[in-house]
Amino acid sequence: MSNEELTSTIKMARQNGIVQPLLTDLYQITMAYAYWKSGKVNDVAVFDLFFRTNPFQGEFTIFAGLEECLKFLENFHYSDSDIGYLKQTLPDNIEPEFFAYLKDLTCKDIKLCAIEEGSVVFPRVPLLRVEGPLIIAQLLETTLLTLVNFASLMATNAARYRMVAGKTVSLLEFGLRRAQGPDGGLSASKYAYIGGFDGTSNVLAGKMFNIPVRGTHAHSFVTSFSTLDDIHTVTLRHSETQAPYNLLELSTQWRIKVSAIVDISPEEASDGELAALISYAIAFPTGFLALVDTYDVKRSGLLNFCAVALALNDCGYRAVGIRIDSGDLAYLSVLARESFEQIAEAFKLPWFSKLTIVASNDINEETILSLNEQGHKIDCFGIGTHLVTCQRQPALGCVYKLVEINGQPRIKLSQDVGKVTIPGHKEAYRLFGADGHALIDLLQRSSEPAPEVGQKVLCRHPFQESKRAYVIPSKVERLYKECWKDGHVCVKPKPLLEVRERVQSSLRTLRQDIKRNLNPTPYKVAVSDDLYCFIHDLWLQNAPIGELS
Ligand SMILES: Nc1ncnc2c1ncn2[C@@H]1O[C@H](COP(=O)(O)OP(=O)(O)OP(=O)(O)O)[C@@H](O)[C@H]1O
Ligand SMILES: O=P(O)(O)OC[C@H]1O[C@H](OP(=O)(O)OP(=O)(O)O)[C@H](O)[C@@H]1O
Ligand SMILES: O=C(O)c1cccnc1
Ligand SMILES: [Mg+2]
Repeated sequence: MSNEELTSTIKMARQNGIVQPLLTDLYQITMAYAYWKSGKVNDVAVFDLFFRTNPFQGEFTIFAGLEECLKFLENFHYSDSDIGYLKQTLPDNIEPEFFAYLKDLTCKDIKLCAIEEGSVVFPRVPLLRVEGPLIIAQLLETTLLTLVNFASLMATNAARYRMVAGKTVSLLEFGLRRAQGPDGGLSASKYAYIGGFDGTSNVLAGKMFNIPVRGTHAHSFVTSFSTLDDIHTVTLRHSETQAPYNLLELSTQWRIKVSAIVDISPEEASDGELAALISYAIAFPTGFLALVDTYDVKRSGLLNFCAVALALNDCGYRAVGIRIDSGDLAYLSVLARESFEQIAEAFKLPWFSKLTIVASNDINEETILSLNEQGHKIDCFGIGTHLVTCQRQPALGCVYKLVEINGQPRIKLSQDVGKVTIPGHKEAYRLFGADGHALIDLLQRSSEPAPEVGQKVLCRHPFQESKRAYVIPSKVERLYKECWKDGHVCVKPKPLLEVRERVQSSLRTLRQDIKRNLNPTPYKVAVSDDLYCFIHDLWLQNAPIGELS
């Protein structure tokens, strides 16, 4: 397929309605006017979007949000009402021709190159390189940052939860009620899925992004029943014969039999809870997953659940499992698994030992690590607050810096060496070792030839002269792909599932010590010798010489 054919067939999904040109900081628009007024309309700029430190005291970040950036470029256009609002809001001296200029602005002259969404990325390596008319490229800053920062932070957070939970445990995102508002909640669900969660409780996210929606029920469903008389209907038809069964009678009989096996008195168990679970099972006989901690997991919830699950089995249905939302989750999950195993053995129902145990309640990375050490029996974590609010680190610090104007490099100096920008139009390469692991990311000037497999390359720390190494790569990956050019998206948008798979395959290229939770090893980011000299020459040219007196 030719490039034109490809671009004409690329259809982006609908854009989030609040992402629009006025979703920006006022200073972008005031600068646009000042650039315009000072004759910079034809100036051409290069901006890099990058972060300086990995989040969560980790040594890697997952890049996400690119597809939304492309939708933003595609739809960039000031409406009449936007222009009307700006006329009212900006000072009276703004010349009317500027508004006419804004009205016609689009991103057709912008070129955007980016690292593939879902890749592991590192400090200082630009995630996006934006080239084109200075004024337009400047106007994109805040919106691109807001689209990349939270998306990447969330995807990274989710990927970290996936790493500590392991591959076999399922992870559900339950955070909408605690998220930073409706849009924060939707983005959190989307990027948690990309980062490695299996599903969300957020129904709109399920509909919009095709993410599996999952859920159990709340304590209110249990507490709304207080006695067995609260059950409205007790009849359930057998899944195959369609014969009617009285689930209440069956469950009360089973509760007595189960209590003998797990050594808990049936009198201690709550009848209101039993009524709730029977009612829930009648409503969802094929998806019976019950919350068991409303009163007491050991003395009431487990017993009631097992009774109803066995009654359901009489009707030809297999229960799904339980959710525990308070107390010692390791201890209670072990207790629940033991009870399931005893019942499986006693009633010759092997599947009963495999019932799903979901745990929730303020879970974070540390809790999961601690539960792992304790030997829990949890199959699924439902995680809300800590995941979606990124409580451990609530922001990723991506910045957007001018690195070249009209072919001339620009550098931003700082007392803090880590904040000095790397000037010029650059390419980025990932160099891999013989064992398939990523060794180093290398930034070069775009005019330099790409590193080659088997050829020795000198990789230098961008600011510390003595830190350098020769690398002979076994594989070289060019990190930037052209994603937007001549007014068109030029990469095919990937289904979320593919981006989610990309996260895992990209993480597999990282050595374990870079990914570990405690004191991980930093991944190396280097510059070529040529770029090193270029940075330092420009630094000297721009740093004023002080005078001591
Ligand atoms: N075995 C465990 N090891 C480490 N942390 C745990 C373990 N079990 C539970 N936790 C965590 O400990 C915290 C317990 O929360 P909290 O003190 O509010 O108790 P609770 O069980 O929710 O009490 P309540 O019954 O009042 O709801 C939660 O963050 C939970 O994820
Ligand atoms: O704890 P999180 O990680 O945020 O996960 C979501 C929480 O939301 C639900 O109840 P909610 O917290 O609203 O009420 P509860 O604490 O009384 O169960 C659920 O039972 C979890 O506890
Ligand atoms: O479905 C659940 O169990 C759920 C959903 C949201 C928040 N807490 C729990
Ligand atoms: Mg809670």
